[in-house]
Amino acid sequence: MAAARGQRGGERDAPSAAEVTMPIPPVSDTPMQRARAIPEAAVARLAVYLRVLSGMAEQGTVTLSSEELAAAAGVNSAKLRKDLSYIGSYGTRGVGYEVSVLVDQIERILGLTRNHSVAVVGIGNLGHALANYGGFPSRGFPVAALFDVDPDLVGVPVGGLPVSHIDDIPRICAEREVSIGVIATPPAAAQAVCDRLVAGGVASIVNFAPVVLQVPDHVEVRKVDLAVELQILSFHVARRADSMNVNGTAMPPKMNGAGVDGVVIGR
Ligand SMILES: NC(=O)c1ccc[n+]([C@@H]2O[C@H](COP(=O)([O-])OP(=O)(O)OC[C@H]3O[C@@H](n4cnc5c(N)ncnc54)[C@H](O)[C@@H]3O)[C@@H](O)[C@H]2O)c1
Repeated sequence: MAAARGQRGGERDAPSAAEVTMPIPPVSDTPMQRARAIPEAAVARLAVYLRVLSGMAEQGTVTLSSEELAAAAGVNSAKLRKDLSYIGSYGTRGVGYEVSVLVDQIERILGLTRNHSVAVVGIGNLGHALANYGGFPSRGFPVAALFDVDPDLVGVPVGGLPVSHIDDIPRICAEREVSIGVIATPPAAAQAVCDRLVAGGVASIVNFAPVVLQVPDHVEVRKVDLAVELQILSFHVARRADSMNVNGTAMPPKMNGAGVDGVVIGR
């Protein structure tokens, strides 16, 4: 069991909340000081910009304008410029942003200059999909361990990695320096799994199980709930239909792929 359970604001939902306005730090601040002042929703968009920029860098793009990057990321360019100002990146008039410089800056702010090993617990439908997904290692998140309680699964390789028993979570996570734990178990098992991960030194947890986890202060939990995203989409569809009924005209279309706060969903 986790010794000191605080809730540190409990779990943080994946991007959806309104942005908290924080002061834009002066350019002289360190990346760490800057990172503390960035609103949660902007952090999520920075990750989206990074994915877009990395793709562009692979295709040989050297510079690009804020409008081009904004369009590719599915946000408006004013929001993009504001987001990039949080990391002290203002671009050059007439030139735009240098792709490689921007990639470096965002990676530093997001703490991606080193790999973060991931453990997935609960290798059912979701756990199998996560373990087999090749996109994590290439973005700095190698999957280093898989755990389940089912004796039929223990020892079986999934995505090239054998599944270990949950009793070994603390030892294996410590040995393999796992820093992120992904919980994909039924809800009733999630808290005990979380406690084991914390005992193994894991301080960042992504929780797919529909349950609120209690964790010590130093542990960060992100809750992922696709149903919530679907409900948000449903809200927008209903609001658009409402507006059409009232005005007899459609609201202007939202940019493809942009969620409530401009965060791209499902890409
Ligand atoms: N957040 C989302 O958007 C989302 C989407 C799909 C599923 N889920 C949730 O993810 C979880 C997994 O869903 P699924 O469809 O993969 O379920 P599943 O039943 O296919 O798999 C669950 C796995 O957890 C294992 N397990 C059970 N108790 C365990 C324990 N104590 N320790 C370790 N492993 C244990 C089972 O053996 C099984 O392999 C559920 O809680 C589900 O509600 C969330």
